[in-house]
Amino acid sequence: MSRADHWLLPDGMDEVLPPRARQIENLRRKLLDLFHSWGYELVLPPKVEFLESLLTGAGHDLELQTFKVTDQLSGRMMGVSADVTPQVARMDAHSMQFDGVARFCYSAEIVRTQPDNLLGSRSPIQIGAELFGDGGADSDLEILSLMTDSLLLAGAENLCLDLGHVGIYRALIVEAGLPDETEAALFDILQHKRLAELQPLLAPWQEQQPVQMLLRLSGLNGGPEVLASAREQLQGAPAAVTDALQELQELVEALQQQYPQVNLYLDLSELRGYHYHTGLVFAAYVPGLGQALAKGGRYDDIGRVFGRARPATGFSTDLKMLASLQGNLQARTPVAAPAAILRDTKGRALVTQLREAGERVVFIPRNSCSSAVDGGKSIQQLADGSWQLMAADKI
Ligand SMILES: N[C@@H](Cc1c[nH]c[nH+]1)C(=O)O
Repeated sequence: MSRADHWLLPDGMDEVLPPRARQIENLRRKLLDLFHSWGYELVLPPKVEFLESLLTGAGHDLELQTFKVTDQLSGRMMGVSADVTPQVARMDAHSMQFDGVARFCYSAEIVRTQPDNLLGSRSPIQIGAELFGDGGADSDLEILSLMTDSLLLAGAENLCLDLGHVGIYRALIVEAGLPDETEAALFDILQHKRLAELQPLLAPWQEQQPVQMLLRLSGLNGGPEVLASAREQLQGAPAAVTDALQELQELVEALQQQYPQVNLYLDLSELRGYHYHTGLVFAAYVPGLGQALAKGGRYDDIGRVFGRARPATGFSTDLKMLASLQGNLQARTPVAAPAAILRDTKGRALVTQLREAGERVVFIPRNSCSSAVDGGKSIQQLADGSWQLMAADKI
């Protein structure tokens, strides 16, 4: 074993050092306070669960992303959480059993077998909010607004929201009645945007109207004007498609009014995420980041397997990535105090008073070579035994 083997961390499993760790923690507190002020209740999901409860209803992608271990106690397979959203859905459906609208938020370290994309981490801190019990556009707008406020609070600039609607694709797929393998291949192609493969795959069915519409979907992306061309190009589609386009139109208008500084982009072939999304899907981007800053969408009925099908919508983001958008934290330079001050009642009182006023006071051990923190103030003991706070230039 070489020396490096002792300190090498697995790819994408990163440790966070000062001052970044503090910055992340500050942001976590701010965001959880924001969620609280919107009425979202904090939940703490377990890090590890039995695979069945972790993955039920969540789809194949999430299963691939999940680290698996055997439980020594029960002999059953457990998975380490790779996405908190289905865990919160289980809490809503099974543990809380609350009727009416329920709002939950969380911040939890998760791990993934593979990063989401080339630049992604395998150990993000997922922070987010989920709303259960309402299937309407009002709740989608609430979640989109909360996400946007969160990102703006974190300092995101030149934000772009990318909106899609899985309901359009799903309705056309039902109508088209393609064989299962073709349907799976189509989902994969659209999800990974390998659009050149689309035409050859669907060629045998291209006379059918729903298949023609599926082919047109990949071209329906761009600014909000895309919705008008979609209405034209998808004329005669099932009602679910028209409803989805109408919801998108309403959301676009509401967002334009609320956030004139945010760019909106529509992509009607967007099939984000882990297969559990059923309606509106969205992601937020900032220039230069190369990956989505936050993601979310509607995922109705995921709780059915836990005994209660409920409408659901939510978003999540990676706290580490979000904090990396901020400049370096300017930490307050600590005040240096001789460690002997801890043995003196008046001295201790002074330290407490300073800390309560927001100062950071560090003790300098007797034999330490440094007597002050660079550029900071210090506490010194005068000849009469009293303690005094000295400005940096007096040291
Ligand atoms: N958990 C989803 C995003 C989401 C939250 N709520 C609904 N969708 C993801 O990581 O892609």
